[in-house]
Amino acid sequence: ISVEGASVQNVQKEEDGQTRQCEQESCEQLELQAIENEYLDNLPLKQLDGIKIGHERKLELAPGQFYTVRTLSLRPLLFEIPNFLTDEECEHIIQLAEEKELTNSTTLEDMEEYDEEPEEVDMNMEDLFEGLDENKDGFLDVDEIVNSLEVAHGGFFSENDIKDMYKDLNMDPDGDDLLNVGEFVSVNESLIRDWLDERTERGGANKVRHSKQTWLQQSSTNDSVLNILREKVINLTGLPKNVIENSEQLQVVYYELGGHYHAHYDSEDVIKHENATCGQMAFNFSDNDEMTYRLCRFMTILYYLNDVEEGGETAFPIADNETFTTETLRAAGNKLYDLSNHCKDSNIVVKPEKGKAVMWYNHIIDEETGWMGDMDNFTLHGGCDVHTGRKWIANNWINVADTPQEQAAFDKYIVEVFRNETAQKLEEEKKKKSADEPVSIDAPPLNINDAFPGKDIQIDNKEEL
Ligand SMILES: O=C(O)CCC(=O)C(=O)O
Ligand SMILES: [Fe+2]
Repeated sequence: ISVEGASVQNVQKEEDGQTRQCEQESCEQLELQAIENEYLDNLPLKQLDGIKIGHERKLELAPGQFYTVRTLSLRPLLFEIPNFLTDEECEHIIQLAEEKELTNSTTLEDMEEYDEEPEEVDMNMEDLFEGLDENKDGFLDVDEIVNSLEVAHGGFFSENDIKDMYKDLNMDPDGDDLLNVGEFVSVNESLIRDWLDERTERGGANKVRHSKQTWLQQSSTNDSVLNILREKVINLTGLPKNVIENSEQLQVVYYELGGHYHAHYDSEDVIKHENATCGQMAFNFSDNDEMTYRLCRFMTILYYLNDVEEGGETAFPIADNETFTTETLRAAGNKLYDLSNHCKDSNIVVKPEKGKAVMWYNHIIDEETGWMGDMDNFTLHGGCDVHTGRKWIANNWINVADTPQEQAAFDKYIVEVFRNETAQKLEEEKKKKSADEPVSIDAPPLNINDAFPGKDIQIDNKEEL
């Protein structure tokens, strides 16, 4: 690189092997084009073939190390890989997480609640009654109430919770567990809201997501366990290195007794979020406040980091459900999502086993473009209650942008801004260490997740599924 006045000259390698001088701007353009071409030349985006349920294949994911990949379902395309991590690797990841502060897990809805004051709606209770009375028999039964509360409230309520509420608020004086319109309109809506809030706060049992979590930087790290893990993920998925390296950090989650995560989707669908850019692109448009974002998680790879004595399964309520339609889903109501009470009703229930990985594709491949397409609605899943013991998992979400062009722009940006800076920091740390000076870290480590508007999502407009 030679600097001549203000114009920077670079040597750029051309496809035919020739080199030529280029102005900085056009060099950057060429560089971007090269990343884009790499994607375009390797379409469609790789997706492991499920073949059939129960199919097993052996893959060499590290030199001389073979792993069994077993197909659990075709819709979603879901696999399990026993012993993907060794016991020591699991323990190491837990230890890294414990060294950081674990905070209560959140969902996108929680975040939105922070941003917006709840709207004061002047609701006509009689209209509401009619809306909730699904079978139009003139009474609200407990099921109708359970269904209506949904997750919008940020909590899950069982039939017993509702009966408790009737008692506490004296909502059902005749005690028949049915509310007629007179009983319903006489209740103050804000009292109900407060009661539900209090119950949600009480122990977490009613929370959509009841766990603690932290994030571990996976790229540009000098942690050999995480580096080996990343290489295995590249080999397992067959996805471009950049896609894996520029994805979210590893999310480590800890569930105590009773901990769970009700059924949800890990990604968000472009159909329901028109004009929303993939969250990772927030980097590039960060000064545009008007931009709305959605999560674009092409894949989920989930690692079980310990054995759970009882409970804590990962459940997929509608996997491979041939009769699944919008109607059946609606008819199933809240029960489908409530994994505290309906875990075992799910079509697929995966037992947590130390070192095992489960992996699925949250999106299908678009046949026309060969790139990431619509979200696969069959990926609905969650973590069932831990009954005995504790549960540690790690979520490895693989992010893909909407188009190869956007992915390439993102890769380039990450490499320039984030990875380089982080690598530099690591280098400095190493130098300091070797000079036997105390290492001082004055800035927090760069966090690729800063690019994401919300870290987790939960059921989103399930009515529209
Ligand atoms: O804990 C589990 O088994 C599932 C966790 C999960 O789905 C998530 O964290 O997004
Ligand atoms: Fe999930």
